[in-house]
Amino acid sequence: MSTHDILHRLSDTLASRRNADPEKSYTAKLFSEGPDSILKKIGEECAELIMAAKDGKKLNIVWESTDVIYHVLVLLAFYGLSIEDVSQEMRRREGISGIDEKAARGSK
Ligand SMILES: N=c1c2ncn([C@@H]3O[C@H](COP(=O)(O)OP(=O)(O)OP(=O)(O)O)[C@@H](O)[C@H]3O)c2ncn1[C@@H]1O[C@H](COP(=O)(O)O)[C@@H](O)[C@H]1O
Repeated sequence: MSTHDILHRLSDTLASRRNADPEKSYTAKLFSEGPDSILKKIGEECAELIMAAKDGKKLNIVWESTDVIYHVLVLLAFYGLSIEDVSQEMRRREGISGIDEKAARGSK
């Protein structure tokens, strides 16, 4: 399965958890708790990713990155968005250097 496929499948699964039982689905539990709870988890997972990166342990960096990405996908789903919306924005930015984009911003 390609990266594209797994991200889309996961996005679809998360969207399908909208009306699921919070006792049976961790995603549904986060949805039921609301955005503050999802944001708190994103903050925690980002902090864990930073610590893993500081330790330089590749496997831990992969684990923590996966946690961050999963929780960001949950946040997107909470707002009726998905990886497709992020993918569209990535496509829009493709080929535009961050250095050039920042310089263009400064001249406005
Ligand atoms: N990719 C994930 C995924 N990554 C991380 N997690 C959960 O995110 C939580 C991370 O929290 P922590 O590591 O901080 O663990 P914790 O301290 O027990 O968590 P809290 O009690 O503090 O919330 C754990 O419960 C993990 O199991 C995930 N839960 C679900 N998925 C995917 O989402 C799908 C739907 O999951 P459900 O909604 O649970 O059916 C699954 O099939 C998976 O594909």
